[in-house]
Amino acid sequence: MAILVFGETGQVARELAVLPDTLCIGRDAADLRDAASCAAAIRLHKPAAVINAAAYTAVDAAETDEAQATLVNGTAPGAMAQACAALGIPMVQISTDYVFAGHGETPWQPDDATTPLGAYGRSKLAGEMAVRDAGGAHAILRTSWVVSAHGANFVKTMLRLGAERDSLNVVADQIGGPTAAADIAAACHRIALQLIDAPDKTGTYHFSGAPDCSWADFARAIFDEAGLNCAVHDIPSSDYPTPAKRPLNSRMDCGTTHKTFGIERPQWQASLTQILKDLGASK
Ligand SMILES: NC(=O)C1=CN([C@@H]2O[C@H](COP(=O)(O)OP(=O)(O)OC[C@H]3O[C@@H](n4cnc5c(N)ncnc54)[C@H](OP(=O)(O)O)[C@@H]3O)[C@@H](O)[C@H]2O)C=CC1
Ligand SMILES: Cc1cn([C@H]2C[C@H](O)[C@@H](COP(=O)(O)OP(=O)(O)O[C@H]3O[C@@H](C)C(=O)[C@@H](O)[C@H]3O)O2)c(=O)[nH]c1=O
Ligand SMILES: [Mg+2]
Repeated sequence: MAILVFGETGQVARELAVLPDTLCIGRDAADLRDAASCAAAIRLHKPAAVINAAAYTAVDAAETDEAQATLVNGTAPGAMAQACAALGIPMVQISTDYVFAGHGETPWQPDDATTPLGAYGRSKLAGEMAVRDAGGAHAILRTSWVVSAHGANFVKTMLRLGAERDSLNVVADQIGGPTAAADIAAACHRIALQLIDAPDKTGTYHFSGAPDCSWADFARAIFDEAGLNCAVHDIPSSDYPTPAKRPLNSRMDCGTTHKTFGIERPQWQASLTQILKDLGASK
């Protein structure tokens, strides 16, 4: 029996598609703006587990489109979780560091208070609560700063800008863990398989690449690895105004993910090397 994956074109979904026994479905089969169609897809396929890798991920656009973001990130995962609970199968819901307010410097624990700063974070938090409320076996896996060779992400933006410019201003006061989509897909897959046999592992977990760094540090690593001559100037977030406010402290303690599932924090440098190789952008 297969693991049903919501998402086909996304960064994480594309990496799940190459893992064993996954069936990925896109918006033509289940549109997350239509929660009932998501529940129906689960009842149709009767999978062994569900991984939801689809989401409204445009952080700034969500500020003026919160109703849609909430339908996709909140209501749809809730309907999926209810369908899973009714069938007695586990669900893995991917969530985000943006559920945290981001004060202080201490890594967030999974049970720390959540206080999103923006609409995207609020919509993802609504999804977390709806999945928990459905009452079935589940893992909510919060990750951060997702990058891959596919789709839109910070690595691809830096490669583009770094080839065009001699220097770039990048925020240095937001600290978190860059995480490769391939590493997230592997973690979700392992967690889904473990939940099938051990539904008591249900809970909320963290998974991000190590070590924590700033976006500016990450940009420097990308330019170094790609052999691009582009100087990175550290700037505060206040010098890079955006519609949505981002958390400054996105550090997440991933200890319970290791203890419960045997999954360690991946080293982002190694994953970055692989991504640049896949893109043909290594120096
Ligand atoms: N990107 C990041 O930096 C981070 C992401 N996350 C979380 O990780 C998960 C995976 O993110 P990522 O792979 O980066 O996402 P992407 O932005 O790469 O892809 C989003 C996916 O969701 C699909 N989708 C969006 N709206 C709908 C809809 N209405 N109906 C059906 N499908 C829809 C998209 O399909 P289509 O192509 O048809 O639009 C696409 O497949 C998400 O839960 C996200 O919140 C967590 C932390 C950081
Ligand atoms: C392009 C650019 C960005 N930045 C900053 C803006 C921002 O604070 C940071 C990263 O930019 P992004 O557009 O990738 O940020 P963003 O889209 O907010 O990334 C987030 O996406 C959602 C989906 C998540 O869940 C989060 O974990 C996080 O990955 O870099 C600069 O400082 N200089 C630049 O030239
Ligand atoms: Mg983005």
